[in-house]
Amino acid sequence: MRKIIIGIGGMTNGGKTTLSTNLLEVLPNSFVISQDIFFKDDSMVPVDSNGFKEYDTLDALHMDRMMSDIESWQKDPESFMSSRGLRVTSTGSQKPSVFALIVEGFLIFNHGPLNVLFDKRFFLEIPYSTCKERRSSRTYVPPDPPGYFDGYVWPMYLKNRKEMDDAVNDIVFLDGTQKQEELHSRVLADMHEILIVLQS
Ligand SMILES: Nc1ncnc2c1ncn2[C@@H]1O[C@H](COP(=O)(O)OP(=O)(O)O)[C@@H](O)[C@H]1O
Ligand SMILES: NC(=O)c1ccc[n+]([C@@H]2O[C@H](COP(=O)(O)O)[C@@H](O)[C@H]2O)c1
Repeated sequence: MRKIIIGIGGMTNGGKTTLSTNLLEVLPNSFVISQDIFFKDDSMVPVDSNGFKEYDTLDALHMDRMMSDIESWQKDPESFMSSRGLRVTSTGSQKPSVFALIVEGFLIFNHGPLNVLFDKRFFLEIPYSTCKERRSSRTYVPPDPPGYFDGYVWPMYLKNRKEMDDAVNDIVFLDGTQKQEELHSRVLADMHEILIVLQS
C-alpha cells in the first residue's frame, strides 16, 4: 500500500479549499485535512498593539491536534477513513494500492514538523488586489474588523511568506487567478508523476 501526502498551501483566499475539494472528487481513497478547522477559540487568541486579533500565526492554531490527525491517517488510512464514515474503494477483491491525503491551509509549510511530511508542495498565489477583494466578500468567525486586511492580514502574509521562502525550497507555485480547471489539471498531472515514482 502506498500513501501520498500533498500540501496545498497558499495565501488567504488563494483558492486552497476550492482546489482541494475538486481534487478530492476525482482521487479515489483521498481525504482532505484543512488547517482552518484547528483555529483556537477566540478567547485564546491575543490582540496586537493595534488592537487586531492575532489570527495569522501558528500560535493561533491547535497544530498539535492537526498533527495528531495526520499521524492517525499515516498509521492506517483505511480505518481513518472508515471511522469518518467514508468507504474505501477497491478494484475487484484487491485492496486499494494508493491512499492520498490532501492537507490544505495558509501556514502548512511554516510548521516544520508538518512540512517534512509532504511528498509534494503547492502554493496558490494571487495579487494583493485580488486577495483583498476576495477576502472582503468572505465572513469569518469572528468577522474581519475594519482595517484588518491592510493593518494585519497583509503584513502577516509578507512575514509568513518570507519565513516560508527562507526555510522551504521545494514548492510549486500556482497562479490562483487561473481557471479552476487549469489548476486542477496541473496538480493532477504532477501527482500522477509522483504516483508513478512511488509505484515503481
Ligand atoms: N481559480 C479561481 N478563480 C476565481 N475565483 C476562485 C478560484 N478559486 C477560488 N476562487 C474563489 O475565491 C474565494 C476563496 O476561495 P477558497 O477556495 O475558499 O480560498 P482559500 O481556501 O484559499 O481561503 C471563493 O470565493 C472562491 O469561489
Ligand atoms: N476561526 C477561523 O476560522 C478564523 C477566525 C478569524 C480569522 N480567520 C482567518 O483565516 C485566515 C486563513 O484561512 P483562509 O486561508 O481560508 O483564508 C487567516 O488569514 C485568518 O485571519 C479565521
